[in-house]
Amino acid sequence: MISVDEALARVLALASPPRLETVALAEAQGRALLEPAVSRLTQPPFDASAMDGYALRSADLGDPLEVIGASAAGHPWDGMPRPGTAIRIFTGAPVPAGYDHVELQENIARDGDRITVTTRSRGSNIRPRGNDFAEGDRMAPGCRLTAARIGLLAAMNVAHVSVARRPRVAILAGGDELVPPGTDPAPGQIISSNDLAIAALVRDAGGEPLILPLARDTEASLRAGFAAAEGADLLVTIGGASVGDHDLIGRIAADHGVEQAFYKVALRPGKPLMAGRMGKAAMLGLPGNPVSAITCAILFMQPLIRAMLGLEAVPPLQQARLTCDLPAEGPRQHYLRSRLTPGDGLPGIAPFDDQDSARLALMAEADALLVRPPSDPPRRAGDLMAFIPLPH
Ligand SMILES: Nc1nc2c(c(=O)[nH]1)N[C@H]1C(S)=C(S)[C@@H](COP(=O)(O)OP(=O)(O)OC[C@H]3O[C@@H](n4cnc5c(N)ncnc54)[C@H](O)[C@@H]3O)O[C@H]1N2
Ligand code: MOO
Repeated sequence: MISVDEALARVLALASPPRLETVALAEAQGRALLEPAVSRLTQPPFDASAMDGYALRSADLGDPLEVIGASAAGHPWDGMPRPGTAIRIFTGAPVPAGYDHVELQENIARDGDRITVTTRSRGSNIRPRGNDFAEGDRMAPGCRLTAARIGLLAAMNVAHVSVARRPRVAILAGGDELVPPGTDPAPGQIISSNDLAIAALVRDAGGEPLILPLARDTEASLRAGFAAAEGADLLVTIGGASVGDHDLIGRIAADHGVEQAFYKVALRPGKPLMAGRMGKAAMLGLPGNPVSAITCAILFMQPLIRAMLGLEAVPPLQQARLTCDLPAEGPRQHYLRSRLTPGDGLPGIAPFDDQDSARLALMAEADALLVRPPSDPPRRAGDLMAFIPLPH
């Protein structure tokens, strides 16, 4: 058995380098920008009013002024400026040359075409041309395309960006007991849940899942599943990874030329985890117990997908304070399904009493996976502990 860190390093070494594609901004969310994006515009493109009010000359502020025109967003005023005058103006409209101050309409007394400033605001209420960004400004590659960055690129008139193609992830769940959701299970059968949960985790990490038909516990069925994964960047199998008579994944993988990077990790839940290279693709064999499958997918599959996308593979662990005592740990690194509570500064964390790796209902309720290293000594309430937040 190898350590979790060693297993993670070997999994990440299976990542194919990001494959560049050019996509419309609407397709880019959550992906890494892989080539610099260069602004084609200056923003704002003109000195713009920040308020609804009147543009005037600050030298004229004490005097009654004559309103000689209007400038609205999309409808600039193109008259000749003169001392002693003001221009009705609206937020986002170009401030006509010759005027250097916008006064809020709340601070104006108006009588016909005459206005007087009753209160003077402190600033000019003008956003100078280019105060947000300028033509030629670059967004550096490597950053994740968040909502604000997508908005910024759109404002820069960059309609397409270079990102990594979403890794195609084939998901192969197997077992004679499994039938799809929405069907009536016969005696001895259960509903297959892992494939859908893992597909959701693939999508969360930025990959494109393809759920293959459920495999039976026969070599022929599993071989057909492996063949159907042709063309995927990653094949994720679920179940059949352990030592039972029907656990065939290791053998089928070897027959398909999988060069095994490892099998078995000092990890709880998820000891029977395997990974390897299968031609140009990577292969990850997750254990069948639903909590083990989800935990291993969070620990290994999602980092692998993020690495293929050029994103930060492993988000940093977070810290919380234990709210209960815990006994010493065994030799495997343990990820305990836990509840977070608001704390003074750091949150509080308490693992559930039951850590059965088949109890999906508890996994669904958990806020976090508390991380306990191998042979962690007994812990006391108040101790600082690391955790992985679970999506809500
Ligand atoms: N003698 C030993 N037995 C087991 C060991 C061991 O070391 N020695 N390891 C245990 C551990 S730990 C795990 S985890 C499981 C994993 O085994 P497999 O990967 O071979 O998984 P299966 O046997 O196929 O299934 C386990 C369990 O999960 C259910 N399952 C499987 N696939 C799905 C699915 N798609 N949706 C819902 N549920 C699924 C399956 O019905 C089983 O109940 O092995 C232990 N045994
Ligand atoms: O390690 Mo297994 O993954 O507990 O259920």
